[in-house]
Amino acid sequence: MERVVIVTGANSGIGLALCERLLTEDVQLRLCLACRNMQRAEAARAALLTSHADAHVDLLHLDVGSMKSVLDAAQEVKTRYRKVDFLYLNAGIMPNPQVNIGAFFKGLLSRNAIRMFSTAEGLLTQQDRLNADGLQEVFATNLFGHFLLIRELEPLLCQSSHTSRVVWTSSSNASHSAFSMEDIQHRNGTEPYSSSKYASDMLSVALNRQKNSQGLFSSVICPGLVMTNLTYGIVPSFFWTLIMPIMYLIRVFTNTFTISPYNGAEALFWLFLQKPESLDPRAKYHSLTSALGRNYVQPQQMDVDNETPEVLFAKLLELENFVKKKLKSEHLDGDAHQRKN
Ligand SMILES: NC(=O)C1=CN([C@@H]2O[C@H](COP(=O)(O)OP(=O)(O)OC[C@H]3O[C@@H](n4cnc5c(N)ncnc54)[C@H](OP(=O)(O)O)[C@@H]3O)[C@@H](O)[C@H]2O)C=CC1
Ligand SMILES: CC(C)CCC[C@@H](C)[C@H]1CC[C@H]2C3=C(CC[C@]12C)[C@@]1(C)CCC(=O)C[C@@H]1CC3
Repeated sequence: MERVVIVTGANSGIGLALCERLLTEDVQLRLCLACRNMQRAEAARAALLTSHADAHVDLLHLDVGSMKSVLDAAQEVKTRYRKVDFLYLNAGIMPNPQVNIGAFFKGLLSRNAIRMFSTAEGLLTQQDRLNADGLQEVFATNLFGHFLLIRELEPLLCQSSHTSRVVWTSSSNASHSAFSMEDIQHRNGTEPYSSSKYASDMLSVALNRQKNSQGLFSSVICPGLVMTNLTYGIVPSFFWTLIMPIMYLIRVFTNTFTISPYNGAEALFWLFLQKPESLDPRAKYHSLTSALGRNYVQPQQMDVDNETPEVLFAKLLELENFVKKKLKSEHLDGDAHQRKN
């Protein structure tokens, strides 16, 4: 039977590069591009079909930052497919990023310069906002919408007869210190991106603990520093072009500057080829590119303890209940309002 692969945020950057690589590997796949903007999704589909004319590429409307959209999209998936083999949780945002120039120059002269280039630790802050569901937008998009999607698709992902995989596009910028269990949405800080990515690392560990026995396996990757719309939001593309020789020079010292979306998708693609039982549930798989341009994947243990992932999982379940109740009552209010008029 053909394998069903869903990729969120598939219309650009690392997600689109992954789709291209997956179809090159297996043109028989049923590949589903889950995107919030259908025009961009159509364009991505057309681009994929140019190089893989016989491919089966479906489109799914999914705004992973809107809980109603996630529930509707999951319903649609359940009517279209009988199983999901791979669910790539790749959509992500970093709104209003600010680079701390002072910290950058200080870091440049320190012993931690290489680490700073690979993790951006202490360099980046963002300004987040509330979305229409009353959730912090970065948390909702990068983590909670994906959590809800997994929960809704459990009947297709947790089947004892075969294994399914979820793969999180996390980041080396995920940071324990940016995350607080008392403020999982990061309402009060200035590093919502680091916090959401650290939460996804923990959630993956919790999912493995709870769902491996039901045939669901979760993995985490970091694509390295890649030139995409996300990074063009941090520093304009013309500036990246100007400093590209410096970027290639830095690559000699840190192989985390993967730069192209194709290279960045290496770990996502590599995981597609692995047997889930052979993977380490506590590892983050890094896409790396050597100074000579060779792509490879290296696992690194995540900074996650044994208990905290379960606490986060329980908190997310609580929030799921709350959000679903709220959506239901809004729906009933809407119906009552319509009957009145
Ligand atoms: N670039 C980098 O250096 C790194 C990126 N990452 C992660 O890689 C992932 C992919 O990002 P990247 O390719 O770089 O950047 P892009 O901005 O090119 O891709 C992000 C994708 O996510 C989609 N997306 C954003 N918000 C939503 C939403 N609410 N619902 C559905 N789709 C959404 C975007 O759609 P649209 O076109 O409509 O905006 C786009 O397709 C992200 O999770 C990011 O955090 C991690 C480490 C480094
Ligand atoms: C001379 C140049 C290379 C100067 C660039 C400085 C910074 C803008 C970048 C240094 C490390 C980068 C980095 C990211 C963004 C751009 C930097 C801060 C990310 C945070 C992008 C998104 C991620 O998920 C991880 C990246 C880590 C490294």
